[in-house]
Amino acid sequence: MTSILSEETRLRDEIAEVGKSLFDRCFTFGSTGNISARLSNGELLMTPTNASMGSLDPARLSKFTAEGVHVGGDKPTKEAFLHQCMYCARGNSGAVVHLHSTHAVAVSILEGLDPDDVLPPLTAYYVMRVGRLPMAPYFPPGDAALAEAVRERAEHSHAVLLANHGPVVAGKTLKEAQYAMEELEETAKLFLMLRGERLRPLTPEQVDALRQT
Ligand SMILES: O=C(O)[C@@H](O)C(=O)COP(=O)(O)O
Ligand SMILES: [Zn+2]
Repeated sequence: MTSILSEETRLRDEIAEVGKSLFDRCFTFGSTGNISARLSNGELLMTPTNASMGSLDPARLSKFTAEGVHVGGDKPTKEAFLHQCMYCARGNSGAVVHLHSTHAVAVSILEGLDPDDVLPPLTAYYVMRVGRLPMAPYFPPGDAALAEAVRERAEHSHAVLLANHGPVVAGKTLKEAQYAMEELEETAKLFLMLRGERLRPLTPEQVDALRQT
């Protein structure tokens, strides 16, 4: 009991800290984005709806039972079901982050990209942190159909881009999800900077070698 309580306190503080760090560095704006983390007993902590990532109150985070019932804190993010679908598809995940990071959102609006993997393997670090980035078709924020479309894709990738919206990433820990999200955003920025240039992305052999490490 004591250790679950201290785990919860630590995770509450970490969600607020990561939210502030992402917000302060302009990875998301206004009250966009949401973060969740899973306790070892299966309970979930989530950011409330309409909350700014820059000023989260650890004590007011929404809390869900392992069965998905909202039992405490403020009214949860409208993407609660999307977060639950990510945990469902990726059993070993401990955290999920969704942001409206500008360059990833820009990529989510481009026509003609491969919806099974929208960004090329530009660098080794991208391959190691993100890997593949499938795109889910557009549905309004909070729509159950959006969560379902993400769940299908999350079975094969821990990062998914929501069309005309933004990225969602799961990680074993919140730090892992945060770092993958930051790498995704920086790679989206590089991709946009390099559009129109002749590219030399990693070869399939180079990508395979990184996936085996
Ligand atoms: O884009 C949206 O409206 C949501 O996906 C979002 O980012 C913020 O919604 P809340 O977490 O309900 O504030
Ligand atoms: Zn959103």
